[in-house]
Amino acid sequence: MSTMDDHAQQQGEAAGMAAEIRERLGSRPLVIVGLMGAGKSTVGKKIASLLGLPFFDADNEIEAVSRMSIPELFEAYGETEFRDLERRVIQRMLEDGPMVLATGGGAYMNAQTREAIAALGVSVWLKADLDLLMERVSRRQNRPLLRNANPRDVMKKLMAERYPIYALADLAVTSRDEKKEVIAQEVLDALSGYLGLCETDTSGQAVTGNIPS
Ligand SMILES: Nc1ncnc2c1ncn2[C@@H]1O[C@H](COP(=O)(O)OP(=O)(O)OP(=O)(O)O)[C@@H](O)[C@H]1O
Ligand SMILES: O=C(O)C1=C[C@@H](O)[C@@H](O)[C@H](O)C1
Ligand SMILES: [Mg+2]
Repeated sequence: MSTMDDHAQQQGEAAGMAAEIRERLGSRPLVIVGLMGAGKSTVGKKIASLLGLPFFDADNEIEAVSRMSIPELFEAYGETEFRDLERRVIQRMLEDGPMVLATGGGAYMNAQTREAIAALGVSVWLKADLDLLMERVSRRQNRPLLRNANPRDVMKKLMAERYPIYALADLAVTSRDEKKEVIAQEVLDALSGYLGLCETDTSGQAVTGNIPS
């Protein structure tokens, strides 16, 4: 077979796999959780385009409904009020049907938000190590929790507090120094295994991205 035929076949298989995943997800959004800088927005957008689903970012949605930025919300109302607004916005988005939804880093720590995600969606934790997170968050100054003399220590503390909770998500995929396309494909492989579309190994990881015919 020619390279062009190979390419067309791969494209066809990818489209078929996306359609199967969409069908098995039904109305459940794919919800991405994890720390600031893990790649939830970047990888989430890529996953959405591979699946042919809309992408939404809960932080952006909160900013749109409140007409304030996240740092302004923290400043004006404090973290507790912010979490409550975040919970309400995410609850509404979860009821909006199929989509890829990137949540804010702290959203999954709220028990009610977590329960709503478990009831209405399929969750995936994008897990990353400290060095990668610090390198990636250093590019922007829009994270109120890291506006601190020692953001690395804050991030370390957040990892200790949050990783056992993020681990409750349906799936975990390691976000590494790899192209977003590679991480997005690994999420799709893990999701295929979770949805029963391909074989998984004893730890629940997909052993192949192929859907049995
Ligand atoms: N696979 C990747 N390769 C290279 N850069 C990446 C990759 N994934 C994310 N980035 C970059 O890392 C930074 C953080 O990524 P992103 O904004 O997607 O993280 P996030 O998890 O959504 O963070 P937050 O919780 O703060 O919204 C961005 O500058 C993004 O461009
Ligand atoms: O990790 C967190 O608690 C946060 C992450 C961001 O996405 C924002 O939701 C906000 O800065 C809080
Ligand atoms: Mg983001």
